[in-house]
Amino acid sequence: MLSVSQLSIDYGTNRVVSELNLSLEKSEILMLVGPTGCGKSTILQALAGLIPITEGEINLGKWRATPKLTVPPEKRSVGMVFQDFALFPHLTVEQNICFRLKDTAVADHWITLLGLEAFRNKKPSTLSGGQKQRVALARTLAHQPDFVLLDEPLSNLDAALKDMLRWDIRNALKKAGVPAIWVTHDQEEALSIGDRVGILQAGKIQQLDTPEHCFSMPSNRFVARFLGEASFIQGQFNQGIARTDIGNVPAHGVDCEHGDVDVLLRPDDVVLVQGETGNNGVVVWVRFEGGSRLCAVELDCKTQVTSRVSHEVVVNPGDKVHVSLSTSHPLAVYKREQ
Ligand SMILES: Nc1ncnc2c1ncn2[C@@H]1O[C@H](COP(=O)(O)OP(=O)(O)OP(=O)(O)O)[C@@H](O)[C@H]1O
Repeated sequence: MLSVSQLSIDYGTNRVVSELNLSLEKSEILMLVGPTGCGKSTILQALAGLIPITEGEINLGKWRATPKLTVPPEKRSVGMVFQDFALFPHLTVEQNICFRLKDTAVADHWITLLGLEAFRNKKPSTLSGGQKQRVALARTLAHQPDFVLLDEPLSNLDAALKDMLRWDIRNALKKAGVPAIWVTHDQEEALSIGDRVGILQAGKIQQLDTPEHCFSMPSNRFVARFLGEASFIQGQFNQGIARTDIGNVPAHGVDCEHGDVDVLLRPDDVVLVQGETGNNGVVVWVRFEGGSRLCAVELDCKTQVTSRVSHEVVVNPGDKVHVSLSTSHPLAVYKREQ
């Protein structure tokens, strides 16, 4: 098990990671997300032993690193996958994967599993970005690391390729049975691929939990907004029910037990209906998403909420609509901001 406790990292006098605590079970994939410059890559580099740590401890059982007790990268049994693939251009796919490998039979296993058989004797320059990343992953896993760090492995690839490859990478990591920390800029990727998600802001973990919990019960408004479309409506919260101008819903207090609150609304919690009477809002903007449309509605009470409707529903800015809340799951509520 990889465990990190009270890890802080400074660049000079600048603290970029503060008091990070996490532990990874066998086969667990932790997705690390956060705004640019929040310290994601710095954490990976510290875990790999590429930069010194200022405080705390990284412990894999086999080794333990502290500010005074350094463990070089080659002794950490860590596999790294980067966005730029880092393959040797003069070696073939097979030679890249087998580089410094004692047991080349393991390489065959990953060549087959990652669909690289046909490219075995090709040089990296003749491969697509997605194929190169498969080679990089096969090389990493063939070395049987104790944990894997992935730094935006899909960021150089186009959207269609990303979607397939992220699942192939996840499946390969699960087959290898190694824990992994995967840094991404893509919130959707984090929520769909991760067993757990860690959301960082300015070097501090804001929440580390299952994707479902982070999305539906964010620890604060920053996490709520970072993980997806979020709007807030004022309400009164009492005995597990939040009462708002557009309906009463089951609710859970994140930072309060009752009183004046802001209720977190995801677009799927808000039902939008076009009708002649009973309208309570005006459509401000509409974004076509393919199978659906995301609509922002300014309510009569002057709050703006978003709702997702089927692509078959044609809505236009300026349309008068009726919106209400419909959820059976509790919505997150936060103490009202003054
Ligand atoms: N070698 C360095 N020397 C000094 N400061 C650095 C160094 N590397 C990174 N930083 C700073 O540390 C902070 C964290 O950087 P880091 O690259 O870890 O962020 P990140 O979350 O990975 O960002 P991005 O999403 O843009 O890749 C930033 O403010 C960055 O400017």
